Amino acid sequence: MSFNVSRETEQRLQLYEALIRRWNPRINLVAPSTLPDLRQRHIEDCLQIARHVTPDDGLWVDLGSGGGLPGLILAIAFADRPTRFLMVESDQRKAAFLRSAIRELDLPRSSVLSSRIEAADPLKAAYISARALAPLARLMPYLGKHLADDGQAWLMKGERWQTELDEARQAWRFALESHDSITQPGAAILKISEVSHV
Ligand SMILES: C[S@@+](CC[C@H](N)C(=O)[O-])C[C@H]1O[C@@H](n2cnc3c(N)ncnc32)[C@H](O)[C@@H]1O
Repeated sequence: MSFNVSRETEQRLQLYEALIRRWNPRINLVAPSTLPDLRQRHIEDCLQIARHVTPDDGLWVDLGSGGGLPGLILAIAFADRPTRFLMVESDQRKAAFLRSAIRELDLPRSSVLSSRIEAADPLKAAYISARALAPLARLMPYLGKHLADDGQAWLMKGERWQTELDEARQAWRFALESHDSITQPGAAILKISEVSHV
């Protein structure tokens, strides 16, 4: 399964793959066991978000970006859009990778905030994404703090996503749109908006 992309996007994705393979022995950006299947397991997985949204000129914040998943992949997919991308990553070595990758990939509208999400001032993001960061109930306070009033979050969730939703709904109200993952059976991509406390 692969997403149709332009030649320029494909070139950037291939360079991104090469950068991950070069840095991964020093910093665990992805689990080494997943490296042989990097394209499908991580890149195509993240590209799924681009099937559902075309961002405008707002700020897109990727929380706990790690090796740039999905933030950097989306910054590549939407390099021709006016959207600004901010990867929030507390691990200094991973933040250094992200800065280096942004330079090499020539993504001038992307930047890195190497801080804990909790320590950042409200970011008023039009879009937020997160993958493999925390259960939904722990992500909701981040959305409450950093999402603009009319913003939308795109969260990549594993097989437990329905249980996570039930837990999150005990303390939060929000609008939900769910999309089945094409790359991981049972997983889902959740679009969350209109976030408020119960
Ligand atoms: C399991 S990794 C997932 C990375 C990436 N999103 C992915 O899908 O491969 C979680 C990442 O979030 C970062 N992280 C965890 N808690 C954080 C926090 N409170 N603030 C900022 N970054 C955080 C970690 O350093 C780590 O790189």
